[in-house]
Amino acid sequence: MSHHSVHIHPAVDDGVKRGSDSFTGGKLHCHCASDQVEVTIDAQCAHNHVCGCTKCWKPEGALFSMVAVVPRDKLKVTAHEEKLEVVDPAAAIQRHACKGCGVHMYGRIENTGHPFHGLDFIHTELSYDEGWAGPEFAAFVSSIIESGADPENMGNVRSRLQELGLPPYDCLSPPLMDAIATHTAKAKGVL
Ligand SMILES: N[C@@H](CCC(=O)N[C@@H](CS)C(=O)NCC(=O)O)C(=O)O
Ligand SMILES: [Zn+2]
Ligand SMILES: [Zn+2]
Repeated sequence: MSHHSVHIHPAVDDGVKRGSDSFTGGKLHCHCASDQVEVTIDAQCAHNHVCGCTKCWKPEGALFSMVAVVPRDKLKVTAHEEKLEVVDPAAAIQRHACKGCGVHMYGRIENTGHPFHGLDFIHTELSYDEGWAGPEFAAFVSSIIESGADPENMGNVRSRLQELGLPPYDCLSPPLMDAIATHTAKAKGVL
């Protein structure tokens, strides 16, 4: 298989789109035909990336999820909140999914000691609004194997990610790993 037949995610397979510097937010909608859950976000997103882990919501046929963060006080559920349920209450990220279509509308960290507390995780592909900052790297790449991806094809996947300008990492990107370690060091009092 050549790396051109590797489907990373529909939002990046034809090239990664850059966002707009003047963009200030928009709405997300679930995939239900009626009574859609609507989330309104009053901010541009940050740290957009593709994630290969088994826990992030992926569209049909995609190897990766696409996920970004926004400040939690900038995110409101503005329609059909009654359709949301938390996928895994034990997870650090509480992913609020639509009971009708299964799409994850946002993920929230309730643990105030977590390095990313205060940030909500969102999938900007659920928005019709244009201008969301585009993905910058690929996280948890090896984890796609846990969803059934062929381990023999990982070279093709990583070279396709490189070609798209999404450097592949098997955890988060070095700046985010540094931010997490700095948070932990401060919490322990060694920094
Ligand atoms: N190999 C694991 C990795 C899961 C994982 O650690 N995911 C990262 C990226 S989203 C995380 O921060 N998870 C926290 C959570 O799911 O609450 C899998 O694929 O399930
Ligand atoms: Zn739905
Ligand atoms: Zn993930």
